[in-house]
Formats: sequence, C-alpha cells, structure tokens
Amino acid sequence: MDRIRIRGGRQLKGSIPISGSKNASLPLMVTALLTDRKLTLHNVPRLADITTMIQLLQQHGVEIDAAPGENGHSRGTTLTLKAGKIASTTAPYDIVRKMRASVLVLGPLLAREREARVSLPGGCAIGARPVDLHVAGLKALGAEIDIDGGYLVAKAPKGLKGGRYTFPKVSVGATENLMMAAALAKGTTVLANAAREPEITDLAHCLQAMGVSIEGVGTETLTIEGVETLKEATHAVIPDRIEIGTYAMAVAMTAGDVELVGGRLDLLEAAVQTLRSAGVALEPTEKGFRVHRTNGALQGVDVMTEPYPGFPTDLQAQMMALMTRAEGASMITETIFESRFMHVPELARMGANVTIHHESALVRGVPKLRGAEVMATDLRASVSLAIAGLAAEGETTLHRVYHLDRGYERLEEKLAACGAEIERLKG
Ligand SMILES: CC(=O)N[C@H]1[C@@H](OP(=O)(O)OP(=O)(O)OC[C@H]2O[C@@H](n3ccc(=O)[nH]c3=O)[C@H](O)[C@@H]2O)O[C@H](CO)[C@@H](O)[C@@H]1O
Ligand SMILES: C=C(OP(=O)(O)O)C(=O)O
Repeated sequence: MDRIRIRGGRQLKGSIPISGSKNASLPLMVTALLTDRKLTLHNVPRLADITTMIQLLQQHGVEIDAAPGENGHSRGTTLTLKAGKIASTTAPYDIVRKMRASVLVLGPLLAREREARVSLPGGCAIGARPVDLHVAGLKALGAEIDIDGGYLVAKAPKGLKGGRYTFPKVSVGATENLMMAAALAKGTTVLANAAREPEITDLAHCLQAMGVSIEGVGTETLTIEGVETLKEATHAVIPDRIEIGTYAMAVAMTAGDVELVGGRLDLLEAAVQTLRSAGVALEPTEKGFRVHRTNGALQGVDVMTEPYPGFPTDLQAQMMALMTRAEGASMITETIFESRFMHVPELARMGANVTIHHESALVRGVPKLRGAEVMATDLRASVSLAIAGLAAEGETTLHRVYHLDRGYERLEEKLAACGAEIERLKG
C-alpha cells in the first residue's frame, strides 16, 4: 500500500490548479443511464472514485471513452458516455462497497428499465449512512422496493409517475437520485427540502441541457417535468469546492502565499467567511484567487457543519487541522455525520490538543506539531493529516493513502510544485 511522506516546515508559494469536482462528476456520469444519446462531460478529475464509477457504468452497458481535456479544460479528462442499451440492472456489492455514490444508479435504472437491483452500501468510517430517504422518495414516485440478500430490489412495472416528496432531512445523494428518476417519470415531480449544494445545481444544469425542465434550481424546492426521451448534451463539471477549501487551508497552515487557479470563492462562502475570521486573506484574481495570512498568527474560530450554504462537513477535518495551530480555542461541531472525528486521535499523535464532547470538538491551539506515523481513516481525514504534516516539525508518514486517492488529483505534485517536501512511497 502506498504511503505519503512529508517533511514539514516549508511555506507553500506559487500556484495550484483546481480540478473538476468529484462529487459533481459522479452523479453527472450516472445521468448517462437515462438515455441512449451521447453525453459529453468536460473537466472530470482523474480519481479512483471516477474509475470505480466508470467500472460500474460499463457493467450496466454504458460505452465510455476518456480523452485528455480540450482547451479550457486542459488538465481534466473529457468523458463521452453512451448507454445505447442497458446490459444489466444490477449494481453488484463488489463495486458498491468501494463507493457509496454507486447507489445513485437506483433512480435512473428504475426510471428507464422499470427495475433495478442495487447492493445496499452499508456504513462507513464517518457514520451509518442509511439510504432510507432514497427509497422513500422513489416510493413516492410509484416504485416498489424490498430488501433481499443485501440488495435493494426495486420495480416500477408501469413506469415511474411524478409525485411530491418532502425530504424529512436534507440529503445530497437522495436529492440527486430523485432528480434523475423524475427526469423520466411521467408528469411533474416536486421535491421539497431538497439539498442546495453546488453539485445539485450542476446536475440540474446538465439535466436541463439534456432537455428536462427544472424550476427552482438553487432553492430548496425543485419542480421537475418528466420527459419521454433525453437529448444529446455536453456539460463542463464545476471546480471542486472541497479541493479549493482544502488547499486554501493548507496554504494558511504554512503561512504561505498561493494562487488557486480556477478556484471560485462563490462556491464556498461559509468557509471563506470562517477563514477570513481566522486571519486568512482570500482575494479574487483574474484566474481564481490568492490565499495568504492577513498578518501573523491564525485566530481560533468556531465552526458548525451544516447543509449548503453552511460550512461543509467535507472541510471539517481540514479546518480542525488548521485550528490546531491557531491562537486560542476553536469549537468545531459536526452535525451531518455521527462519527466524523476519526482524525482526532491521529492529530493528537502529532501533538494537537483536541477534546471531543459529543458532536463538538474543542481544539486548543498549540505552539507546534511534531511529525509522526499516522493512519488515514477516510478521505477528508487523510488530507487533514497531510495539512498537519506540512506544518509539523520533522517527518510525517501517512498510511492508507488509498483514501486520499479517492478525492485528490495529483496531491503530491500540486503541493511539491509550491515547495512542499512531499513524496509518495510506493508499495
Ligand atoms: C459523493 C458525494 O457527493 N458525497 C457527499 C454527499 O454524501 P451523501 O449524499 O451520502 O450525504 P447525504 O447528504 O445524503 O447525508 C446527509 C445526512 O443524511 C443522512 N441520510 C442520508 C440519506 C438517507 O437516505 N438517509 C439518511 O439518514 C446521512 O447519514 C447523513 O447523516 O453529501 C455529504 C454531505 O454534504 C458529503 O459529505 C459527501 O461528500
Ligand atoms: C464523504 C465523501 O465522499 P463519499 O460520500 O463518497 O463517502 C467525501 O467526498 O468527503
């Protein structure tokens, strides 16, 4: 298994290109299941999760070509996807267990083929993560769904019908599943208390380009008019707001000065506000924005994760790493996932002072961190340890890098280009 070794203490200086969004790309790729027409996606990042989604879609019968990005999308990949025929309506355990977003095929398969068998994803390090809202929403569109042998077995013998569904809790994945299903359902679907994340808006824009009428994009009520067939379309994936926030925090951690090229402040306003209160300057430039410290030390700030437009849970671990070196204390409250503090004991191994009380962690800034051997438990936990390693005295070795490879494209390369001493140890 690969490891990453970091020698801390270098200030990051230069520029970092921002990749396309992982969490936008995954549902966008799944929309290809809705139609036999070609879908072209620009700016798709090269990541393990994208490879897993390609494997899943290929076994459903989607033909996929990947090519280096064209002008304006020079770093990412351009994917063309065409689902002439659906070869299988089963999403097998072996693929779903690798990536929970696999469950997004449930709605589209059901809408197009009137049946689907999708492995239940099970829990993961950050929480139990049930899929009850995906199921309840699809039932509201007329699906019959049972659980058999660890699989969701879904049928809609007469096809899905538009309906109204109010999410009892905001769910990104369930909103995406329902939006895609509603695109081919007969009549109008109203989704209330829907998620408003930029990835949802990106999915809505792509579905609109495919000929689906969607009202209320960017709000908590989406009204979707189902169509019989979708059109060929081309769509460019939005920049990855979590990658943007992660690098902004890494730069702040090292008191560096970096331009995030392709970075968009409007995608993460809550995190931008929090960083500014902590003493980090984020200034728009022609190509993105510049990050540096306003003057001197970081200040402790309180953070609570919330659905968009609140502070994203996917930046909580990175923000905690940053706060370990701030002056004063910071209270970090995680409201989305019940066990997303797995990075705390690892940060403590590097000298961080963090105490957990139920869903909150009290971080008291320390004058220095020391490098250590640390273990990644999930994607964002792993990058938080890398951020801590960049500012720690001595050497940090990060184990279980496969978590990091799910969501960060060329991380070592991007950081090394800004002066970090970082290398991947193979095998
Ligand atoms: C691939 C992808 O885009 N992943 C993101 C997506 O995950 P994902 O779509 O899985 O997250 P959700 O928004 O669905 O989850 C939010 C909360 O709702 C709960 N829940 C969800 C569905 C359900 O049927 N029942 C239920 O109880 C979850 O356990 C969690 O506590 O949004 C999360 C919240 O912003 C992010 O952290 C993930 O990075
Ligand atoms: C939690 C994440 O991804 P997933 O939902 O695929 O586990 C993430 O991107 O931080």
